Amino acid sequence: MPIAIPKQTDTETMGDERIPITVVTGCLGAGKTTLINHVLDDPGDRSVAVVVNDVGEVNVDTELIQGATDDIVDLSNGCLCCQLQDDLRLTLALLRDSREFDCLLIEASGVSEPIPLARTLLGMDDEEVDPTDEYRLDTMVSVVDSVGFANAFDTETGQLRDAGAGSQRPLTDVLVETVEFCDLLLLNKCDVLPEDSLDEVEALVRELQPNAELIRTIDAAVPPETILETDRFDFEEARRSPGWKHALASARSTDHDVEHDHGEHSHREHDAETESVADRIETLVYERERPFHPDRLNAWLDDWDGSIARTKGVCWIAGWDDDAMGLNQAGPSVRCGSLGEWNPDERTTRLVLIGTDIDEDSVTAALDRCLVRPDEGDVSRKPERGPFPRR
Ligand SMILES: Nc1nc2c(ncn2[C@@H]2O[C@H](COP(=O)(O)OP(=O)(O)OP(=O)(O)O)[C@@H](O)[C@H]2O)c(=O)[nH]1
Repeated sequence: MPIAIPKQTDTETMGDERIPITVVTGCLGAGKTTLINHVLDDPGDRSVAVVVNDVGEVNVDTELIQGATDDIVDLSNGCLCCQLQDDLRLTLALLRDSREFDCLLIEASGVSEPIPLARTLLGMDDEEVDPTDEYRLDTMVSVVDSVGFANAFDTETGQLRDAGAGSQRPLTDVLVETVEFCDLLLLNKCDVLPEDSLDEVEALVRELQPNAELIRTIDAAVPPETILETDRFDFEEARRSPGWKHALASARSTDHDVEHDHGEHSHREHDAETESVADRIETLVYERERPFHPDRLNAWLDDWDGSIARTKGVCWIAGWDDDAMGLNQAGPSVRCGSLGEWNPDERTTRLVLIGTDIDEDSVTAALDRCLVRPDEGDVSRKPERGPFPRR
């Protein structure tokens, strides 16, 4: 593992003297290495150390980070969010013990999930080596390949296609997660798409992630202070920021435009800011206090409605009555499994569906047909070989 010797500089800073970490996430080919190269090219008066992660045996990105092959730590052959957590903790400790530098940049592999990685960096794994003794997580940057996003997100059908056939996890999952969990979004490769396509991509990205600052870039060219020492990151804020959480919170607090339907309600949200550029992208909140029939829900999940790009939420499913069943869909990847036991007062299905031209009535009716009917008797016995969990 080649470890670099970054330039020696004065590390005295005001207040918190721990080293700020900037994590760069994004799908394969989004422009993460390009961003890091750009920043290393002219980092101002900071010295920057870099950890680069690649899932393959050979870390191509280490080679590609220009003129800095001696200034980076190479963590290859595994993913920082799962197999290499221990290596990452130890690498950070070793780096800090042996070198002087002002900032640390971590390039996550194109398949790394951001939340487990952030948890490791925040010392939330309860391991002996705690990165927060010496480091603080400063910025989570998500580089979005606007061309790849436009290709993955079929604007005709509104569906996110799986760009990663054959991979362990569909890449659309990672694509959506890196957009949802970040505090800065670089919408990159803006030189390739026409303005109207960029507007569509930006509108969907905004629907998934309404909080983070969004900057359109070409060659990920941003001044170093945009991603280094920004003091932006807040774990709880980042966890709250996905668009589906906003929609859910808003549906709970808004009464005046809720449509009532047999004593229950569904609610469609319009975001005034995005409406002008992409008024076809919509968010539907579905809430019911009756359980789903497991087979009908499963059949509906198998035959996913093409207009829905993203769904997140919790379901009450007959037979799994004690379990709050989390539903997580991104494009063709549909997972559903227990999140733990229900709080008895809160056993209600709550789903947020985001997509293009969603036909609210037909989606709501289709979901309603999956509910247990009053004449069906007791279906609350968990079948021995039921359809859940779906992975
Ligand atoms: N046209 C165009 N190409 C870009 C832009 N940014 C990066 N590229 C190119 O896209 C390709 C992938 O860029 P990288 O920076 O290697 O992407 P990455 O996210 O590090 O890729 P992985 O390490 O494979 O995940 C390279 O050929 C870059 O030159 C851009 O804004 N416009």
